[in-house]
Parts: sequence; C-alpha cells; structure tokens
Amino acid sequence: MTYTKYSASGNDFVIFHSFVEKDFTEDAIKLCNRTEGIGADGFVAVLPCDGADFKWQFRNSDGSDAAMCGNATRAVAHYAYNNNLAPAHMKFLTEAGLIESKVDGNIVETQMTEPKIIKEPFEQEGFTWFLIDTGVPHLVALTDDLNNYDHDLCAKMRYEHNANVNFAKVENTPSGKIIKVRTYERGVEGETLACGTGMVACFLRALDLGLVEEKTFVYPKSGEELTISKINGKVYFKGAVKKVFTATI
Ligand SMILES: N[C@@H](CCC[C@H](N)C(=O)O)C(=O)O
Repeated sequence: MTYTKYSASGNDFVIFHSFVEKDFTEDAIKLCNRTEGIGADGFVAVLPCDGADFKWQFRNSDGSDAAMCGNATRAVAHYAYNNNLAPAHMKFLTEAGLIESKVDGNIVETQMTEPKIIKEPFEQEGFTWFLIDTGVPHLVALTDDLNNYDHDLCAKMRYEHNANVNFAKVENTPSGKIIKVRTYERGVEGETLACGTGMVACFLRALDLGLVEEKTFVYPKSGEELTISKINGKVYFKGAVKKVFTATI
C-alpha cells in the first residue's frame, strides 16, 4: 500500500486512497504509531462517493473516530487534487457534513462547518470556558500566559466535557490583533502542534468578545501562520500544507 504523510500547520496525517471501503481503524493505529509506524496525529482514507468528489474516513492516532478535522481537510484536499482525485475547488463528505476546499499551490482554504455553541461560558479551575462545536467539540479559555499550559488540567477538562481543550492568547502587533493557541487534542491525548477546529473555536470566542477582526492571523504551537475569516456568517480556514513523503509499505 502507498501512504503519504502530510503536515498541515504541524498537525500531521497519514493519507491514502482506496476504492474498497472497510473500517480502517486498525490501519490508523498502526500507521500513526510514532515508534513503529509512520507517525501522525491522524489518519485519512479517501474513498469514492456519489454526489461529492470523494468522502473520507478520519481516525485520530488512537483509532477513535472524529466527525471533522480542520487541518486534515486542508491536507486531504491537497492530496486529492495532486492525485487527480478531485478538481482544485472540491467538495467532499465528512461525518460533519459536506466540506468545500480550494487548493492553490501549497495553500489550501476550507470552508468550515457551521459552528454551534454547546454551552454558555462557565467557570472552572480558575478559567472562564467557552464550549463550542466547530465540527468537533472544543473548550476555549483565554489566557495572558500560554506558558502556563497545564497537561493535567487539560486532560481533566477533556474527559469531563468530552472535548478538545484550547488556551488562546490575543496579542497586539503593528499589523493588528493576532491569536496564539495551544491545543490538547482528544484521540491524541496530548498537545499537538496545531488543531484547525481548535484555532477556529478560539477565533470565534475572541471575535464574539470583540477582541479581533473578522479576518485574523492565528498561530498554533508550531508557529505557522493561518488565516481565519468570517464572511457573511461563513468561516474560512486557510494556510499552507506540506507533503512530507510518500512511502510504499
Ligand atoms: N486536529 C483536528 C481535530 C481532530 C479531531 C479531534 N482530535 C477530536 O477527536 O475531536 C483539527 O485540525 O481540527
């Protein structure tokens, strides 16, 4: 089988396509293993689909299912276009619904799913939390110091609320307000270098509080730059992706 490893702002994925549909959970666990496999945060199987350019089966590195993954949508769009599986402006089916992505060289933009607030802001562990579904559930807390990221606190919040956990810091720069984000991801059970749906959740929280503009640069732990915009109520997530290698195993 031939697999391609991608990095989308530091969130890494093993991607392959198949014309045969099955449950790829075991493959995902083996291939995402960082010691004995290719190593990745997530796995995507690209599969044929009536009514869309393709559909995907997404798994986190521990094999758990997730309805959506913002960074993987950008990586898979680049993969599908470059393997002649889809045009540059494509539509594909995820468990969270139909996703539209546009590929322009190594820059890929995805129109995200409609966000849904799960719970009004609440206090816990000394932070004010905001719980929103941006394709998958995310907790967001604003902080002044991202160095205070606390793994055990994130793990506690993750299990209690069955959500990914984000800390976000809004900073002033000469070119405007930016957001820096750190995310603990479900299914990886630790911090990843980036999480697309998490960055979108942080952007929406900051926008809601009037702290940022409708088009904002967002920086995950990897330090890569992403642009998130809200235009006519729709949310767009844009940035570079990198094909790391292709391997036949
Ligand atoms: N890294 C992803 C989110 C992947 C799913 C998440 N770990 C979950 O299980 O909810 C992104 O870029 O959005």
